[in-house]
Amino acid sequence: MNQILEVKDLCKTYIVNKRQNNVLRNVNFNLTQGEFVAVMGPSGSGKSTMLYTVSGMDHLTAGDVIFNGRSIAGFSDKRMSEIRLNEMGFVFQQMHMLRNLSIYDNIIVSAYHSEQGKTRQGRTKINDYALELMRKLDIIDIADNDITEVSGGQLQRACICRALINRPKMLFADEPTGSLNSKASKEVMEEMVKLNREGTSILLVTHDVKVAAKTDKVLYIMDGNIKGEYVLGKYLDEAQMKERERALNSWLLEMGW
Ligand SMILES: Nc1ncnc2c1ncn2[C@@H]1O[C@H](COP(=O)(O)OP(=O)(O)OP(=O)(O)O)[C@@H](O)[C@H]1O
Repeated sequence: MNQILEVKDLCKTYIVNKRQNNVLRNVNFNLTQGEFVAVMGPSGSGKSTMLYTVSGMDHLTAGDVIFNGRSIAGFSDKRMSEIRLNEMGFVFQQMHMLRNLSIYDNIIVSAYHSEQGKTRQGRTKINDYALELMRKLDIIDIADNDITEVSGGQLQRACICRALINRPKMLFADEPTGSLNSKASKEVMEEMVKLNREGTSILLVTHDVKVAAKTDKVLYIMDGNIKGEYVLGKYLDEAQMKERERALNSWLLEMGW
């Protein structure tokens, strides 16, 4: 099977005030192309650090990360930012939208800096794709709105459009529903499930069992190490949710959640 992400003996140590904090200790896992994987675990266990390290936003201390067939461990910051721009998409709890731009402009701005954005023809394609994504995620009506003129759910769906504008091979999401109410959270998750069904691989950090229950597999991280994984299989429809949540909850309890 094709692995989009291979994480091998990944270690990450922060040194703060001369004190060493071994946040990730020999983390190993693979993510197969098209897989949707959630990362759960107690606060401070290293979930976000893992997401940032495997996506090259932060440097690893030891081990290796193979993304889309090549080791990114030794890549320069410049090479890594090109890979992030062209092959990875990011959705965060803090949405980091630019205040002086409309929703539409926020979605296209990074793509204008990509390879495709260098030509006029490329920029036309980006504009068309932004509209297509906005239609798909049902935010086309707010394209020209200011970011302060939309709901939290709409803003997060705009962030997903922004993350997808460069047609990434993989999406990294850190608590994408963390600041949303339950209705908006459900809408955002439905979009993520759809994207995954269309082939996007996703690695998502969450505290929310309802969110994790829609993914294929949950990794449980504790003290910087993966303590276990729970395979849920593909989420098909709402009718499965109660059973998936129940099963996941009882596994999480066993893990010490
Ligand atoms: N940039 C940094 N510099 C120094 N220490 C850091 C840095 N980022 C994270 N840490 C430390 O790494 C540890 C793990 O933090 P991390 O944010 O990865 O945990 P988490 O599991 O995502 O937590 P939460 O669920 O609360 O978001 C914590 O002890 C934190 O203080």
